[in-house]
This record gives sequence, structure tokens and C-alpha cells, in this order.
Amino acid sequence: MGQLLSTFTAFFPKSISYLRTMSAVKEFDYLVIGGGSGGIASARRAREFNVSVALIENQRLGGTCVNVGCVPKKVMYNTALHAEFIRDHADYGFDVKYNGFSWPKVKATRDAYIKRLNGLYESGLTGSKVELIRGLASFDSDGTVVVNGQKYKGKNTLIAVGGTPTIPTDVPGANLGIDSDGFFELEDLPKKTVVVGAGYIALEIAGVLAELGSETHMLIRYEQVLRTFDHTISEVATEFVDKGPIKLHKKTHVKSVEKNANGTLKVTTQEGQVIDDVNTLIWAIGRTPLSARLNLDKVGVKTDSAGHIIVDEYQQTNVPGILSLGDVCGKFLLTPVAIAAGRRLSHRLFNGETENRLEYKNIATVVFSHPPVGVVGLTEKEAVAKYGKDNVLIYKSKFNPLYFAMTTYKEPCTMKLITAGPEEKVVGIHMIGQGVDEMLQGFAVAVTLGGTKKDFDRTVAIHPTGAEELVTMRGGVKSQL
Ligand SMILES: Cc1cc2nc3c(=O)[nH]c(=O)nc-3n(C[C@H](O)[C@H](O)[C@H](O)COP(=O)(O)OP(=O)(O)OC[C@H]3O[C@@H](n4cnc5c(N)ncnc54)[C@H](O)[C@@H]3O)c2cc1C
Ligand SMILES: NC(=O)C1=CN([C@@H]2O[C@H](COP(=O)(O)OP(=O)(O)OC[C@H]3O[C@@H](n4cnc5c(N)ncnc54)[C@H](OP(=O)(O)O)[C@@H]3O)[C@@H](O)[C@H]2O)C=CC1
Ligand SMILES: N[C@@H](CCC(=O)N[C@@H](CSSC[C@H](NC(=O)CC[C@H](N)C(=O)O)C(=O)NCC(=O)O)C(=O)NCC(=O)O)C(=O)O
Repeated sequence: MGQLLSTFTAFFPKSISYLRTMSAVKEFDYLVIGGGSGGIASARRAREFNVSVALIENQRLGGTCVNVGCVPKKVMYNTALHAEFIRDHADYGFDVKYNGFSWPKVKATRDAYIKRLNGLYESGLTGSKVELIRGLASFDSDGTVVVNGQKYKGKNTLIAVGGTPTIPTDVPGANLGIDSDGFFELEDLPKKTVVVGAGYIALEIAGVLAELGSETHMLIRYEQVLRTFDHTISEVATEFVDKGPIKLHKKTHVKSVEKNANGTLKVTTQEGQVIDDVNTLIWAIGRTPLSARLNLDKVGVKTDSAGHIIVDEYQQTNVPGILSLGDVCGKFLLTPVAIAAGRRLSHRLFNGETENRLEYKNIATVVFSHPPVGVVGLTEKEAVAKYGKDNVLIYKSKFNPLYFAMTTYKEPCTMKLITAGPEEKVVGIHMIGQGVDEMLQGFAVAVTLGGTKKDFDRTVAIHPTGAEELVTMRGGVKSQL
């Protein structure tokens, strides 16, 4: 028989390799590319509907959030919170001697926790009988997905490959710097750091480094940080950065980066400033979708000019049977968004829930800056554009949280509530101050339910908390925008 096959192969080499390929294609009801927040959530939910599912991942399971995002970031944020409490110990009567801080100790514990999570995700996937395929996936022109030479085909294929930090291509020496992935690899606290960027990651990383004692310079292109947020939040957040331990350089653009003989960096700006002896330069200027290496052109999946995969409101690409969600689509780059979109998609595809999808509105989000920012719903500008100036009322509160009544260091909390229409529906909540990160989720439920100012007012306050401000606000004023 073997002899017969080799004789056949010798005469018809093309046909036999074609037959081999055909028989080698492994088929699944659902083929998921990317083992991050969205991919894992969607794959596992699909298995609950008893369809066959495979998931392809080329790096550590858990994706950005678990390995180089939310999880290690929150550990570092919590670490920095300890530094803040230590700052206030004496005011609260504690006579505690500070003997220093060990970054390597925290990093080791953090790395071990993440390793445990990688294992938990693997056992979660295999436990729910998702077939795990290790390797880099790309499309072939016959519509299959190729991993390490093996072909796979999904009746439905999900692309949830996320993104990667952007490093500028037009700044000489930019590659001497690191990005947020590199931040999590740092073996020790840099003595002097430059962070470039004005968004979530720049604020969060600069905040951690500065609170832990690194001389931290933050370089922003304009006058304010968080410019896409409500203008009040952007203003107040910028004031905090200006007054706090971070050294803020406004209207600053990096011109070049050079390495000194002793290994430190010299950062020169277009404005003529030189920041020298820098131990670590961190770029935090946005993320690039990881779509390029998928060979999307082979199947005709469309992307925008930045490489984000274009999908409709049901996460459907322009190619039937190929879906996409999460960071690679470039809309609300948040873990719970990718998870919610992924789970709902599985309900729609495999449980007959034809209208089940994530509506991308009223998505609550927190920036883990110092102090944190928490927002949900429309900004004042968006509310005015949507409802008209005469139909929008703004309620504001700025107060000194009770915690800081005792301390030398003061940190006021600012809250803003935006209502629309005669019934005063609450369409936006914007907060910056201690504890707003944990405060927001419940209020996001109220906004999702269409709560009005009256509903907020008839809710009895919890005293003494920061949150009670949101249900005791008075004196709404028309927008000045
Ligand atoms: C520093 C930082 C902090 C963050 N903090 C928060 C936070 O506090 N809260 C929050 O909600 N969000 C946070 N985010 C955002 C959050 O991490 C992302 O929105 C989320 O991880 C997106 O999930 P995803 O499934 O779209 O992609 P990812 O989680 O990035 O997963 C994509 C996966 O696909 C894999 N992959 C890529 N290409 C291929 C391929 N060709 N073949 C096989 N596998 C492939 C990747 O290795 C990756 O594992 C943070 C992000 C960063 C960078
Ligand atoms: N807590 C959370 O939930 C977190 C969520 N994330 C998610 O990840 C996403 C990516 O984070 P991040 O990288 O901070 O991106 P962001 O989009 O939040 O911010 C990047 C900012 O950098 C500035 N920038 C852009 N290009 C340049 C440049 N060439 N030079 C200097 N500055 C530049 C821009 O601000 P400007 O135009 O003002 O200069 C831009 O807003 C976030 O949008 C968020 O969705 C990330 C971290 C935490
Ligand atoms: N809210 C809690 C979150 C704790 C938590 O969920 N921890 C995760 C890791 S964090 S991060 C990983 C992230 N998980 C989440 O975002 C949590 C999902 C939420 N519980 C839900 O079910 O919707 C994610 O990408 N999920 C995709 C998926 O689960 O499908 C875990 O697995 N813990 C086990 C342990 O510590 O032993 C907190 O902040 O403390």
C-alpha cells in the first residue's frame, strides 16, 4: 500500500499534496484568533452552547489585560497607594519608620500572580473543552487560517487580536525608549523617567513612578492631559499633575533621543529643552492594532487607514463568517467592552439571540491616575451638541474628602452631573478624586436605567462618603459652552 502511494505521489505530486492539505484542514463551528479578554470570553461562552470551538494564541494566555495591562497596572497602582498612605501616616498619629521600598519584591509577587492567572486561563479553556492552538495565525486565500503550517477553518471565525503600543517612527533614537510592555519588565524603579503621552497609560504609569519616588517628567503635546474627556476632568486632572510630584512639560514634542556613554538617555525637545541623565524613557502615545500580520487581504477583510478592523454593530466584518471585536476594532479599548462584545456575540451566533449585541454607549471607565478619574455617559460638550444648550443642566461639586480633613496634604474631589431635558435625565457623570474608581459602577447602572436627577435626589445618602455628593447636588446651571 505504501509502495502504491509513493508511486502515485511520484506521478501526481500536486494532486497528492492538494489531497493531503484538504484532509488536513481542521474544522470548527467557531475559530477564535486571540486569547485575550474578548477571545477567551467569547470562546468559553460559545462552548456553553455546545458548539466546537478552537482558540489560537501566540503568546501568553489572557492577552494585554492579564499580562501587560489592567492586572499588573492595578498591582502597581495599589503599590503607589501605599506610598500615599505612608505620606499621611504621621497626620493620623502613626510614628512609623520608613525603611525603603523594594520594586523587585513587588515585581516578583506580581509576575508570580500573573503566571498563576495564565495557568488558570489555560485550565479554564481546556476545562470547558475549547481546543487551544499555540502559534501565530494568518489567513490563506482559501479562507482557512494557518498556524505553524496547519490549516484550520471556522464556520464562524472571530478576530480578537488586540493591539500593541505605538512607538514613533519620526523621532531619531525613539527605539532607545520603552513602552508600557517594557514598563512591566523593569527590574527596578528608575531614578529618572520621561513619560511621553497625555492619555490613560501616560497618566497611570507616570503617577505610579512619581508616587514611588522616580523623578518623573511627563511630556505632553498640548496644554492639558486627557483632552478627549469632559473639559472639567481634563482641566482638574492637569492641575493635579501640575501640582503633584510629576514634572509636567506642556506643549512639548520630542525631537531626538540619544544614549550617553554611561547608558542614560538624553531627550531633546523641538522646543529646545534637554532632559539629560534619563534612566528610562516611556512612550505612551496610543496603540496600533495587530491586524497587519493576519494577511487580511487574502480574504478581503477591510480595515481603516490605521489598521482597525471595520465591523458593523453586530461585530460583523465585510466578509460573511468573519467577525471581529475588542481593541483591534479601535472602539473603547477596554477589557469589559471586549468581554461583553465577545459574550454577546456567542449568544447571537450560537443561541439564536439574533439581536444580542453590545451597544457602545454609557460605557463607564476609570483612569487609575492619582487621584483616579471615573466617567460615564456624555461629556458636557457632547450633551450640548445632542440636546441643545437650553436643554442641558450642569451640577457641580468640589469638596475636600473627610480623609483629607486630617492630613497636611489636601486633595479635593470634583464631581459633575449632566442632565438633559425637562425630566432632567442624568446623561453624564464625571468625577476625579479619592475613591471615585470604586464609586462609579453603581452610578453607571443608574445612568443605564435612565435615572433622572429626581431619582438621584430621592435616594438617601450614605454618610460620610464621597458618593453621597452625587445624590445631594443642588443648583444646576446652564452650560457655558
Ligand atoms: C497598560 C495598560 C493598562 C490597561 N488597563 C486597563 C484597565 O485598567 N481597565 C480596562 O478595562 N482596560 C485596560 N486596558 C485595556 C485592555 O487591556 C484591553 O482593552 C483588552 O485587553 C483588549 O482585549 P482584546 O481581547 O481586544 O485584546 P488582547 O487582550 O490584546 O488580546 C489579543 C490576543 O491576541 C493575540 N494575538 C495577536 N495576534 C495574533 C495572531 N496573529 N495569532 C494568534 N494570536 C494573536 C495576542 O497575543 C493577545 O494575547 C489596559 C491596556 C494597557 C496596555
Ligand atoms: N484604566 C483603563 O481602563 C485603561 C485603559 N487603557 C486603554 O488603552 C488605550 C490606549 O492607551 P494610551 O496609549 O494611553 O492611549 P490614549 O489614546 O489614551 O492616549 C494617548 C495620547 O497620547 C497623545 N499622543 C498621541 N500621539 C502622540 C505623539 N506622537 N506624541 C506625543 N503624544 C502623543 C495623545 O494626546 P494629545 O492628543 O493630547 O497629545 C493621545 O490622546 C486607552 O485609550 C484606553 O482605552 C489603557 C490604560 C488604562
Ligand atoms: N473585580 C475583581 C476582578 C478579579 C478578577 O476577575 N480576577 C481575574 C483575573 S483579572 S483579569 C482578566 C479579565 N477578567 C475580568 O475582567 C473579570 C471578568 C468578570 N469577573 C466577568 O466575568 O465579567 C479577562 O480578561 N477575562 C476574560 C474572561 O474571563 O473570559 C481572575 O481570574 N482571578 C482569579 C484569581 O485571582 O484567582 C477585582 O478587581 O478584584
